[in-house]
Amino acid sequence: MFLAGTETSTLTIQWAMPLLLSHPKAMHELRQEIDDNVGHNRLINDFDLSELLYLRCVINETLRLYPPVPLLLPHFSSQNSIVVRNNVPKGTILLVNAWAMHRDPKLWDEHEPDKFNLERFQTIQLEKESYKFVSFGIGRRACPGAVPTSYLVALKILGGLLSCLHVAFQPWWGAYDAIHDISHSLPCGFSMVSYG
Ligand code: HEM
Repeated sequence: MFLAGTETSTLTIQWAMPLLLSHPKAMHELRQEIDDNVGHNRLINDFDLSELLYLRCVINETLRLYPPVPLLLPHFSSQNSIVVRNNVPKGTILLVNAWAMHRDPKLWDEHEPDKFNLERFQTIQLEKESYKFVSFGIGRRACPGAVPTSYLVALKILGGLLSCLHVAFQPWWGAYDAIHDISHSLPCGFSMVSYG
């Protein structure tokens, strides 16, 4: 429970930060949203989260591109089943490739499913399209931390981090732009290096 809750949330934030650094427009919008809703004199708290819709899109798009559990957990069929017109005999170990589903051009943007695009989650109707966004699994064995714990943990830590940086380093926001200048040409995974 401890590992399931901490490692996953940490990984999400570790991917979200370099993605934001490589997408300064998104970083700017997010800062603006936090400025507008939280201001500069306090940290984000639980009550702010329902207002921070852009932050939610950032987390969802990060989880889509980099699901912390890319093959979910192995599932074992206790009886003969049919999954999407496929026969799954009793005793089969089934792995779900969330990584591939999240980047499937048929499910997402036909041309650029690998692109960090926050508009996807601004328009998506998750209650109808939840089958294609499976970072927490689906069904009886889905992540019990998904709603609300882990989701809010990830939201809160990222929001808190940004807000904290904002309060403490207000005069230094220019550093973000400098970091972006250094890192924008590097693949996403590497941009963290120049930040550290
Ligand atoms: C970003 C955060 C998290 C992500 C992406 C995540 C993802 C997942 C995934 C994919 C599974 C397997 C689901 C399946 O195979 O169908 C899972 C299971 C599980 N998760 Fe999470 N998780 C997160 C946070 C948490 C938190 C905060 C907790 C607890 C406080 C937690 C506790 C568990 C437990 C106990 C299971 C096993 C459930 C079972 O087998 O019935 N997770 N999680």
